[in-house]
Amino acid sequence: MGSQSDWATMRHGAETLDQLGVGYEARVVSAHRTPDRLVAFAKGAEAEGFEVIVAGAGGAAHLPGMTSAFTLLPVLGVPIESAALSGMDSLLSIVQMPGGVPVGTLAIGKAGAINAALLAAAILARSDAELGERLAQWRKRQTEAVAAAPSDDA
Ligand SMILES: Nc1c(C(=O)O)ncn1[C@@H]1O[C@H](COP(=O)(O)O)[C@@H](O)[C@H]1O
Repeated sequence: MGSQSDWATMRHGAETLDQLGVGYEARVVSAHRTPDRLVAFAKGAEAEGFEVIVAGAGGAAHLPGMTSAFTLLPVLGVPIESAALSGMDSLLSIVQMPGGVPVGTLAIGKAGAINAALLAAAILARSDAELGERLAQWRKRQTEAVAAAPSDDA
């Protein structure tokens, strides 16, 4: 993620990965404030053993696109909900990549962080049948948790 301040959003993705038993590292890397760290991370991520990168950033969110520019790993972008423009700035910065350098862009904010984790798990599950089963069970639990009728107390 681009800043410590993004962790309040991105931690929801981390918690989802925890629930699925998917290993990850959470790091702060900024294309703007720590450009050398970004280049070193993105260029070295595949050799380090990473298989998917989830990049969350807000405002002028160049992190996901610049990360993708330096790696062939799948990069999933999470637009952080910015205070000034409610995340529309983040979304448009991330989603409108030029053809040839892909970023899979998720929804703004918490839902995007959770879905990035689920999508990363789905990608990894293509070559990990046990993870696929855990993902199926996660979805089943979610379905079972949805009540058939609304409650006044919920
Ligand atoms: N968009 C980026 C990048 C980047 O794209 O590299 N680096 C930091 N940021 C964003 O700046 C916002 C404000 O950061 P601060 O709260 O630290 O001022 C964060 O949402 C971060 O993702």
